[in-house]
Amino acid sequence: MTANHPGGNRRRDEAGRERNRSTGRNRTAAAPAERTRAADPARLVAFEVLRAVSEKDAYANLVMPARIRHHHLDRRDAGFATELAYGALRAQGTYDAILARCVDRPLDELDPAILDALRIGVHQLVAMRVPAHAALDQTVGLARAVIGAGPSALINAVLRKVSAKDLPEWVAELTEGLSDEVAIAALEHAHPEWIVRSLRQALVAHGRDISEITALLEADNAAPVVNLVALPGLGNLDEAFDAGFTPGELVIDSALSSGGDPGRLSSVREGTVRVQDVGSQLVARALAEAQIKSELTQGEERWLDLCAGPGGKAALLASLAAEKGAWILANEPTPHRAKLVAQAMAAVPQDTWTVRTGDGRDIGVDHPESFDRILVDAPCTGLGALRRRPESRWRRKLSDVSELGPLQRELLNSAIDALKPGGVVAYVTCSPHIAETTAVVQDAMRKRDDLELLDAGAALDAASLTGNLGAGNAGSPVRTDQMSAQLWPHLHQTDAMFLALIRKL
Ligand SMILES: C[S@@+](CC[C@H](N)C(=O)[O-])C[C@H]1O[C@@H](n2cnc3c(N)ncnc32)[C@H](O)[C@@H]1O
Repeated sequence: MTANHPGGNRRRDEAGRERNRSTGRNRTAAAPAERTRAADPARLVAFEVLRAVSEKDAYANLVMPARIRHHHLDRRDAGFATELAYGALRAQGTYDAILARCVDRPLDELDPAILDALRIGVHQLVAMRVPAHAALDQTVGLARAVIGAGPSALINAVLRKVSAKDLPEWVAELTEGLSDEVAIAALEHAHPEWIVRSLRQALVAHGRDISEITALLEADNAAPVVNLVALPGLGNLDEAFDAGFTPGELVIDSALSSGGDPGRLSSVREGTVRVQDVGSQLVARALAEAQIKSELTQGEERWLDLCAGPGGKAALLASLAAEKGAWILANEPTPHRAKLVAQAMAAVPQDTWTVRTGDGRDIGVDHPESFDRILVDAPCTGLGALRRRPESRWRRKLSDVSELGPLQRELLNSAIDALKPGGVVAYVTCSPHIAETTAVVQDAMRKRDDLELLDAGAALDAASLTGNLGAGNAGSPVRTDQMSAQLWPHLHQTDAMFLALIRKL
């Protein structure tokens, strides 16, 4: 059994940083009361992010930039704070299992602020190159400064116990006696068991080998690469390349970077270049190029993005539509998200798009047989984007899958009603869970006899630069009827986007 480092990024060399910051005294021997009393700003930012996530259900990736700005962190400290917070959040389940062995009471009886401080301490000890004395000293100092002097002895004692073993030793201890592969993988790779089970099912359903689960779980724990898209006909990537981005190899007009702040690029601020996962770019382009039966649809093309907020795919689709002389309606029910959609599309000529603020389930009745190409980027659990949302795996519940099912089905049915004969609907999720993907598509196909599935894998290949993504399902011995496609973080370095293309006869 190999133990991964959940959320850890071992390339950073924090040892030098800690040397620069320390007084040079060996602090391991010092009593907690003599240790650091001030909070290191980078650790304070990480702690504040964990507190916002646990207390206010905040999204770490939205809170982090604001806290970094508030504390005026430089680039290096911002990187440290991000790695610390995101790593501690991603691996929370495994870290809590470790802590449960080191605390003399149930974790839910601890003050939640103390628990968050401990999680930050554990991540430094087992997954970052922070020397144990610095991790202990700084975490106790943080707790003393922001929680109070009382808990520092407890935190010190618990983290000392944690530091007695490295991560592989802890995982070996936690998994000792377990025989269930799912339970073991869940602890080794810091995912809830129900998500490990769902991802295994999804791999098998798409004809992949179940052993890929290890690579998939590891990909979820890696820091994601920033992906950019230059809106066709509007943006170019020269400035991004000058800033160190490299050309994306899977899709045209994309660029990648594992560091750096895309917000510093003027093209990003202007909105002609946008941050967007390559998987999202591929599914949008696959829909734009899908084979509609134009002899049936006739005339200038009308496109619809049924679930458009916050507007990432709408912006790319709108610029593709503008290039083809088509028009697009972007629909989003939540008013503030509908505003974000309009902002996202602002760089695209305004006579080519309209935003509708409304429930997508009404579109089929309001606009029957009206659109040539429709994107249903359905609300989903987001299990395919766990890399980007460090806390989400612990917040999501299995019941979310069944709760979303009826809405996903109603949106797809509404889209099919709104589709012209000869037109194509792309049903997309950023979750590979089969209850949200193939099951929804199968139900829609069963309801009507005027639909056909197009080969979504071939459509993705045609939209890609490689022409051979291997995302298709058509050759799968398990589900030859499906014709759907599934992208994977461990294979394509994209979010796990699902795509089915349905054409109306
Ligand atoms: C997966 S997100 C779409 C992401 C978007 N396509 C993008 O690329 O930026 C799903 C969206 O569906 C919206 N939604 C939720 N209920 C809806 C409904 N009844 N009709 C239409 N959209 C809905 C959510 O507000 C959310 O913005």
